[in-house]
Amino acid sequence: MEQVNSSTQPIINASNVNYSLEVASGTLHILRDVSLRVEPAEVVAIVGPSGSGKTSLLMLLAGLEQATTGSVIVNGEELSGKSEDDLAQFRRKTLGIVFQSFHLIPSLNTVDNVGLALEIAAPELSMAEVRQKASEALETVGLGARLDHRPSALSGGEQQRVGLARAMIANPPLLLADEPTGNLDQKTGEMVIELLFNLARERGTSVVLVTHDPKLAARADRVVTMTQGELAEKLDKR
Ligand SMILES: Nc1ncnc2c1ncn2[C@@H]1O[C@H](COP(=O)(O)OP(=O)(O)OP(=O)(O)O)[C@@H](O)[C@H]1O
Repeated sequence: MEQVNSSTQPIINASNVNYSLEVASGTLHILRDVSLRVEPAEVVAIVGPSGSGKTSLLMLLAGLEQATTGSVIVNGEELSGKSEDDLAQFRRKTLGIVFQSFHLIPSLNTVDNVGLALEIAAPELSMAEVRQKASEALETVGLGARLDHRPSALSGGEQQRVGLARAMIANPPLLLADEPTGNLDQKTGEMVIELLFNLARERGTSVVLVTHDPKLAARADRVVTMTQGELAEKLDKR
């Protein structure tokens, strides 16, 4: 977890991306000619109205959906046209993802929720090593006293800190976060954001986050706005 991403190529280079879906009433154009470049260690916030396509863009960057046309290069890999197996492998080594609704496994305690992500990313590790590293990751997010708790026994803020430990445990070069504070009260949200930024800055992790929270967006290096499927630079603070 100590290693810092030292590559100089952009972590994300999406060019002229269109994403559309065929629905009963015709073609739904969700993203139109979207281009986005993100440098290593850069934090970019995507803001914009509900339904404008923010989550869809995140899904394309995660290789969970495929662009209809255009190129999506993440960590030097072109995602368009990759097989499901190759995409799964890409996700394991490149990405951490934090969701609004945490997506923890209810039957597993916190150590195993975090450990599972590491087990998948680094199958060569023994179970003892996985549990040790998961415990350390939970200590890093202030949950060293909650190792044996199941998600239902944790507050929302604690669950999101488990989500963060899980997303970061394999030290991915890129963290994607979809409304990471959307289900939290303001104070708890601020604490989670502080942690997310500290972890990312410490490790040189690039972050792309979708948010409705202006305070959170203001902390990013760069803010881009999605409007009806089109992306525009809002404010360049670099
Ligand atoms: N699988 C799908 N089938 C039909 N429509 C879809 C699908 N996925 C996305 N859409 C539509 O595409 C548009 C963009 O959705 P998306 O979730 O990316 O927006 P968003 O900006 O993230 O919205 P929010 O801020 O409300 O989460 C919306 O109109 C949505 O209804």
